[in-house]
Amino acid sequence: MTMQVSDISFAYGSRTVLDGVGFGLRPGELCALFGPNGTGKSTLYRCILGHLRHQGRVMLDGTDLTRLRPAQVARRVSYVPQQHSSPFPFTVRDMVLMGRTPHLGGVFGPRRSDIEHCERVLERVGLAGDGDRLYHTLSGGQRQLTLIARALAQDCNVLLLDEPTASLDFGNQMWVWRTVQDLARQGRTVLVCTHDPNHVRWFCDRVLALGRNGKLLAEGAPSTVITAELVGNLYPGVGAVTTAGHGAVVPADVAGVG
Ligand SMILES: Nc1ncnc2c1ncn2[C@@H]1O[C@H](COP(=O)(O)OP(=O)(O)OP(=O)(O)O)[C@@H](O)[C@H]1O
Repeated sequence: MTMQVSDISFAYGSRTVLDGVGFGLRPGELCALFGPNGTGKSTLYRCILGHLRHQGRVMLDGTDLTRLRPAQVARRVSYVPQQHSSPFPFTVRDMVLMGRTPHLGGVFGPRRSDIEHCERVLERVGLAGDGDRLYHTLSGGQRQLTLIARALAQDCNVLLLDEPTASLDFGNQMWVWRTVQDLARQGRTVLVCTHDPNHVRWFCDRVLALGRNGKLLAEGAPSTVITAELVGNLYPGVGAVTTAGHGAVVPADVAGVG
């Protein structure tokens, strides 16, 4: 499924956050959204999903997203938010089963196949033994894994993930990146927001770099976009960085070249 985002602009009151952002996403591609804190990455996701009224258009396989009902969008696009707190005492299993909601017909509850699907997903994210626990009692990383499990259970062609590895340990970070890579290889369309330039370079096919002015600064292959120059411009406080050695972004003094 292709997604074409055209000329998105958005302001909170008089404060412009996004200014004419446009890009396309292709099936089979793992694309990163990269940029400093507060540049509007989460806002962009919320605009794409239609949660915020914005200027510009979002087309999904040629159909304007605003023409689709929420349930139709939810059958096509899964979203992993950066943060989520549940006002109700849902169990982990309930949370993951919510991912199946757009696929259920009428007033019927989850089928046996939906429940089995969710159990497999819980096992996949390493929460097989935690299904009966209350979501709000989980650790930050476990909550993040639950939201990822919900998106996997939703089983959509387009995945939008907002900093899905932010609270995860190293092993789970690598697992999430490998999983989203696999989903892209299976033909899904995946946009992942991350703050880690190395993860962009190691795992992604393409990157969109969002600047502090709410415009896209650069777009393309990670090795050509995530350069020492771009990282230095975005994060001047870091000082010089180098991308020498294993394609990693390293502070120049740590690498012994500064
Ligand atoms: N509901 C809101 N009302 C007013 N301003 C908001 C609101 N939500 C976000 N903002 C502001 O909009 C700007 C962009 O926020 P957003 O959360 O989209 O940034 P981000 O790039 O996702 O940041 P981070 O990397 O820190 O998660 C920030 O300055 C933020 O303070």
